[in-house]
Amino acid sequence: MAPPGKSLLSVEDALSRVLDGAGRLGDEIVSVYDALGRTLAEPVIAKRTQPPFASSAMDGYAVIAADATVGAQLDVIGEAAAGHIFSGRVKPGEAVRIFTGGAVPEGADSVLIQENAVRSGTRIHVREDTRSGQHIRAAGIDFKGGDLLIPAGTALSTRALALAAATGHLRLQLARRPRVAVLATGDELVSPDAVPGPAQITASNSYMVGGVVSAACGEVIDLGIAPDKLSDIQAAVRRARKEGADVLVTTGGASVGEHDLVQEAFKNEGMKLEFWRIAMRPGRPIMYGRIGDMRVIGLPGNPVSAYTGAMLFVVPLLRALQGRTDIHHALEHAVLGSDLPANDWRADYLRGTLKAREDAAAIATPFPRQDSSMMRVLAEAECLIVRPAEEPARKAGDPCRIIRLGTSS
Ligand SMILES: Nc1nc2c(c(=O)[nH]1)N[C@H]1C(S)=C(S)[C@@H](COP(=O)(O)OP(=O)(O)OC[C@H]3O[C@@H](n4cnc5c(N)ncnc54)[C@H](O)[C@@H]3O)O[C@H]1N2
Ligand code: MOO
Repeated sequence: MAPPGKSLLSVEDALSRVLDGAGRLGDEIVSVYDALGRTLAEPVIAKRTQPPFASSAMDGYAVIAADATVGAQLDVIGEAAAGHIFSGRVKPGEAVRIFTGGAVPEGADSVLIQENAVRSGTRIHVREDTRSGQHIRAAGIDFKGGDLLIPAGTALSTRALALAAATGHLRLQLARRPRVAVLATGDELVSPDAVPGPAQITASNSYMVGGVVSAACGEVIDLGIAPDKLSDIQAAVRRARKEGADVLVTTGGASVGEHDLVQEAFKNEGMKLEFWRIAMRPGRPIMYGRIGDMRVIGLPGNPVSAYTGAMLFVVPLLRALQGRTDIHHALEHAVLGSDLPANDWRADYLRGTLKAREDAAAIATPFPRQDSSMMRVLAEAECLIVRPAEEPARKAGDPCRIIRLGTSS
């Protein structure tokens, strides 16, 4: 007999169903100061050429290379500091004092660095030859007006923001942030500022899911905690819709026990179920569907299962809903730091540490205990080691694939 659930949906199939029809939700204009990590809806086209003029890369003297040879004496006829044009022309036997960023005056074709010149009064003595073009940045070497600098669908880095600003774009046309309602479910849950009673535990999943959502530039609507009661869960679903949520993410109540009511509550609110249960560990009882226009993702309650589900499904979905061109996590190469037994029929996402190795392949070592309730191991993890279903046993040193985890994940 096949193991129970062996026919479950693969992670890849589940993800393609979640992403089905997911595209940019709308646009808005945003200041570059608020645009970090957000996705461009319109490309950034250079309004200007950079640098706008040939400029000096060093402090020194603008000269004619053929003329400024070792031993030559040149008259310093003026100065071209950054922001100030020297409007004359450099002729043989002449030099113009120039500073980094200064516009190279007409006639000059090279910059003699000041370390290679001895100045006395208004003359310099040349101590080294220069080459034509040396220490000069030609106009437009960075970019030219009309160039496509950043394509639509790019998530903006701090460097991309500076590039946009450098060409006069202080307000950018961005994808609007998806609104994501986050709901914890469970009778046993109390908020972290309350003291748990007998059989109660502190609810923490929403902070993690909310963090994952914020890092993916979603807007979090915190729906708090609903007890294991259909009417409460359904009321929360209705609130999510009223608040205009594009996505509702729940944690808990996703499994098969009598108190696992999330699916029934979703169905009572009109959910069209796309799938429930995936061949992955942790995170098997993940469910996905739609209630009207709102996408609903029911994650399991175990913190590690909720996290893995949020990373694998919520993050790509939010990227797709912002029209990002790169929606998938990078699967980096690494080598295993310890042996692993053969995997079963569920794709496995092992929490691990990362250590640099001299030959550039990182060493990914799984924590010895992989229980899906263990938050401390999760917080200490630097990567998820991704093991395909049915992967044979592996030895330390064997190649593996990882999803790197950072401070914003
Ligand atoms: N008979 C079976 N039992 C279970 C199965 C199964 O297939 N058959 N699946 C197991 C798997 S796999 C998982 S994962 C869990 C997920 O179950 P639920 O989604 O129903 O999760 P809960 O029972 O509500 O909670 C599990 C665990 O997590 C704690 N929790 C819940 N919410 C939070 C929160 N917001 N913050 C922190 N911790 C939370 C909860 O107290 C439980 O300890 O089911 C297995 N069972
Ligand atoms: O899939 Mo559950 O997520 O094993 O712990």
